[in-house]
Amino acid sequence: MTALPPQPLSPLDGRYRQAVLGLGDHLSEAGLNRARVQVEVEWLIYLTSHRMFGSSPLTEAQVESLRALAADFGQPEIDRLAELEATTKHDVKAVEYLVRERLHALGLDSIAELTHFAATSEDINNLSYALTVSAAINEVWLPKLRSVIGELRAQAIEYRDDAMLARTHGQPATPTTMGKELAVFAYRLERVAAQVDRTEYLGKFSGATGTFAAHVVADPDADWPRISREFVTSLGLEWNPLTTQIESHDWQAELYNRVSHANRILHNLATDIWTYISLGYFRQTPEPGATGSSTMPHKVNPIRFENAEANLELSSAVLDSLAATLVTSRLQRDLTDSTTQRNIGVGLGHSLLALDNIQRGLGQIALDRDLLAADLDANWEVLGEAIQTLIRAEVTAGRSQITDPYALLKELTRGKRVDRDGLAEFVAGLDLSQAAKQRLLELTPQTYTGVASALVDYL
Ligand SMILES: O=C(O)C[C@H](Nc1ncnc2c1ncn2[C@@H]1O[C@H](COP(=O)(O)O)[C@@H](O)[C@H]1O)C(=O)O
Repeated sequence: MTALPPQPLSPLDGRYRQAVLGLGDHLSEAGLNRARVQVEVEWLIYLTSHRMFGSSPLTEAQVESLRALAADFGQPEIDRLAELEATTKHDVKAVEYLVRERLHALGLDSIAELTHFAATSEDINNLSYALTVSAAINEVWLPKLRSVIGELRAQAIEYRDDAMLARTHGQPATPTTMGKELAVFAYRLERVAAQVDRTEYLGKFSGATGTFAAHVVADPDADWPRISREFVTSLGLEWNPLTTQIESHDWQAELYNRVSHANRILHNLATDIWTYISLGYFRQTPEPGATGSSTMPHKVNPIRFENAEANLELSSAVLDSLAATLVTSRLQRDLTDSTTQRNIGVGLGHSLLALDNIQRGLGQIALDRDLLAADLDANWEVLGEAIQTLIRAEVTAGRSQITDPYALLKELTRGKRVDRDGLAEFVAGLDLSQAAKQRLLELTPQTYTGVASALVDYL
């Protein structure tokens, strides 16, 4: 057999590529290198604009040309970095050389030694990751989560009054409405989205062991912590003053834990919708031309929700691992984070793919109201709770002498099918006021939903 042409190993770069393209722009190796170039260039601009070490501010045209190295970063720069790294065997050093080449092309060799000045690679890396992860979350992942929440909210409102038999432990239980059940998921997801929104993207910029030692030797009079804070915050990040060589990655652990938490809520949603589909509560609208089963022509399978379930598990496995391991770096630094952080896009990518499938799946289901109604009508025994609770209230108010209403209803309903007539006959024979009896006789499984519909308004 002849070898295939080079193939992507991850399905995220293969069959699912389209769904995760937006993340690749930030969390690929090229996205990281573009951000590294941006940070190196901005540091140069900062140093020269503050006339550090006798340098002069660059002209506007020079600043623009330097910034263009990041803004127009593309295939030629990707290829050149690969060549440089093949020699340096150090990815950040390769970026420094690329910037120096641009300085040379601009006739700015006089400031070449300010490239990567007093910086350790992690000074560049941590700021680059904070920039790229923040862009990936705020421009790609969160908007996708919010559009799924938007769809859930729309369906919660559409189905707010549609009574449905609940199933605690999988067994018939006090009815709810489909809208309220979807609203629960929208509410949970919105909370986590708000937490993700509040993520602090921290950056450090303090040299090889976080002490500004090289900086102080170069200029003992400069207020280096202040300069560091000013530079980090100028990039739109929050400043971390106290670190070893590396930014401690606590913000990353917090973020990935939150995304993983969102994944698990989405997983709960996917498996619940799958179950409602299997109960027939939701009908799936078949896609024209699509095949359900390769052998059973009648089938429409809930593949969107199953795909989401699997991708959410993969995403959380990666993100949990990142959150657990990134917070440890031996002594002043080990390089494990360099390797693991290359997989942030993998973790977020599987989650984004799952969101895409959930969104598409939600667009392909419709509530079967007749089936919901029939199911409720076949389970009148769920009113047992209503009857015993009203009796307790009546006994307490001195309007009934019934002893142990719970046992009474248990006797009537536990493990048994009770129909409308059976319950009506039972209620008629109870020691209850006429008003209480009337309230119970008017109750049906359809109407025994409390304020479920109104709860949707809390969304
Ligand atoms: O500023 C420095 O470089 C200081 C240096 N620490 C390092 N900090 C950051 N990157 C470093 C470091 N060391 C190596 N490398 C380069 O990291 C790359 C690791 O490759 P991979 O495992 O694929 O992620 C790969 O390109 C490595 O060459 C130290 O000695 O403390």
